[in-house]
Amino acid sequence: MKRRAAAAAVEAVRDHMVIGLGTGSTAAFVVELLARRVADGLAVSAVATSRGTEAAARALGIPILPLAGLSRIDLCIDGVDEIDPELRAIKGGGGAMLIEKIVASMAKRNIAVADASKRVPRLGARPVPLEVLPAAQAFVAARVADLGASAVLRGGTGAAFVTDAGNAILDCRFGPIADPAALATALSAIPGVFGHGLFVTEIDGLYIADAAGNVALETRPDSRNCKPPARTATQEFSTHDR
Ligand SMILES: O=C[C@H](O)[C@H](O)[C@H](O)COP(=O)(O)O
Repeated sequence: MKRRAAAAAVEAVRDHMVIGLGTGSTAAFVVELLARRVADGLAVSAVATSRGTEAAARALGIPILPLAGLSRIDLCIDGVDEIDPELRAIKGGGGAMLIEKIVASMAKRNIAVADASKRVPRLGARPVPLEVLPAAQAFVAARVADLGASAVLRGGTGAAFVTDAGNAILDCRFGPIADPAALATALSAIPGVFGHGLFVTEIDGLYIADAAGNVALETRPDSRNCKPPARTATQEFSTHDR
């Protein structure tokens, strides 16, 4: 399912685009399938959202640009941990959401790829990850408790998880999130929080695959960058023969 969703998104890539490459097991299929197209002559360059993705992309022959030199790219393709019908998502299961959000925000179009298990009616079944300054972890955890959630340091019982930027992750379990935009604003306002895994407005479109092999494209009508399809906001098509 992840591979089929990734394949549908990679078909949208055109010559001379700069592509944002996400992180995680679904994004790994994007890297693999994009690399095949590059080997077949597609002329693109890419920016990676994590060291792991960068290493995989380089190993497969995708030209990689440094993030620090970019302010605008054409298309970002990335996975999600949860996504609701309004294409709001929780990301960061792999701890990459800070860079992922930067790359998603610089993209003219940001496309999510997911298998059907990622669909939720309401966000919050999974914790929302926060990337925090390690020295601020207790302070941030206390502020998160004020917002009604418990915060757990990722990897805290062993070696703490360290992000690519050298920070810690607090996984914050809010339960069902009634107002993701309000929560995103509150989390961003806590000193010591560099970023969080709530993606409220960043996702323009979603390729979601079901167990039968169908991939549906959904677009957010109020998306910044993605015009809805002419006929309908949801198109069903099969990738069986691709
Ligand atoms: O930090 C990790 C990213 O946000 C991933 O895109 C997300 O966790 C989804 O990963 P996967 O495709 O492995 O389920």
